[in-house]
Amino acid sequence: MEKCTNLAEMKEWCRAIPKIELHAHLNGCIRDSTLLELAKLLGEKGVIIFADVEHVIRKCGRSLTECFQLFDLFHILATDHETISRITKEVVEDFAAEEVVYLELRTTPKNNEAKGMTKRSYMKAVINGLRSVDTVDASFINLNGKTESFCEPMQKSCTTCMEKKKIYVRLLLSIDRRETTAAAMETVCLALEMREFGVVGIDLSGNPVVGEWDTFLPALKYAKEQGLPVTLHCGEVSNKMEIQAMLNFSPDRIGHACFLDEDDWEKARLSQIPVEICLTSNLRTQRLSSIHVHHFANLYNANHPLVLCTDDTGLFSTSLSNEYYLAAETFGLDKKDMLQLGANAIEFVFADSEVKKAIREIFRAFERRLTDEFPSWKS
Ligand SMILES: CNc1ncnc2c1ncn2[C@@H]1O[C@H](COP(=O)(O)O)[C@@H](O)[C@H]1O
Ligand SMILES: [Zn+2]
Repeated sequence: MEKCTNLAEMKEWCRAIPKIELHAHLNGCIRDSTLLELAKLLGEKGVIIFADVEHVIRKCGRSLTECFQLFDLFHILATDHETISRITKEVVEDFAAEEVVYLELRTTPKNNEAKGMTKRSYMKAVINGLRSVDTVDASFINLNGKTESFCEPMQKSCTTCMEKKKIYVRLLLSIDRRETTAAAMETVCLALEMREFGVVGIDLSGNPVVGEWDTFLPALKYAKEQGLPVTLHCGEVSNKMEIQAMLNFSPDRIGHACFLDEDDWEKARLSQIPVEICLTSNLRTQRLSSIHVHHFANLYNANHPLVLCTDDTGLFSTSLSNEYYLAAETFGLDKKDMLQLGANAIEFVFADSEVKKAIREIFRAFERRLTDEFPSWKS
């Protein structure tokens, strides 16, 4: 009985503490309700057969291959600019609702001639989505290159902004592993161009069994030369040569890292590369036999830099609070550990030092409030 209470308390704690999300794919985080609504509309227009799609969207537990088939479907459902703006707005609001105070949202800019879409216009639609967020107070950088800041918190007269949840949002542009060197380079150039609009880095993602490292290397090198941080999906499947090449590249962060051998870990340890841990994603895509053998435990015990992330909240029906709870419950971490784990992630964000300072203050304010209300909460 006591354990139940403790678990319920821990669940509530994981929801309530401020959190940082560094690995979330826009199209993997679409709400199921939005996907079904979009599918219904396309069904009515005869573009798809709704009954077939409904079954795919509602399915639980997918293999990695099925996930990538589903992404192709998501991209059919969410192709026009308006839909991209809508899902961006919803995803930001969903993260803010569960106390995510800094979100690095990644997405793959897409060309789609039939929809009159270029990578640049796709990104403009994402920015428009950020601009349209109104149920929470989102801070990003707007199209004029000015920082879109929160309402002045001391403005006591403005009660709505005092009550709204606040979230910093920054963007990573993803290179899809199906892309050519030229397409990858186009994405890096776009990211550099859009730095003033909140783009803070580059990600390499997509089906891990597709594409060759050498194809993306020139673009990733260029990003690095230009001072644009890079995070790589690394070792999501077993591929020794690629994992070694990726670690030799010295990325600023890596995601997943499920199939690193001891010598790879040694290298990652030496360079202290932060690891984006996606527990549910790894479990659902059968990257490991059980959560109890997840490399989180070893990394955590060795004090290796790591951050808990969701990967795809929609696809895997999860949330960042849920990922925190899963880690706490599985690896026996307490409230203080979880808050500290969240705060550690501040050092791995790609945003500038001003933003880091602001997030540090959010964590400090949370601790101060707690200490005032429950002086013994840490013991
Ligand atoms: C499950 N693990 C994963 N491994 C690798 N890539 C993944 C992924 N989950 C998502 N993506 C990448 O993100 C895209 C969807 O968001 P965007 O269209 O970019 O917003 C997918 O098409 C894939 O390229
Ligand atoms: Zn991912």
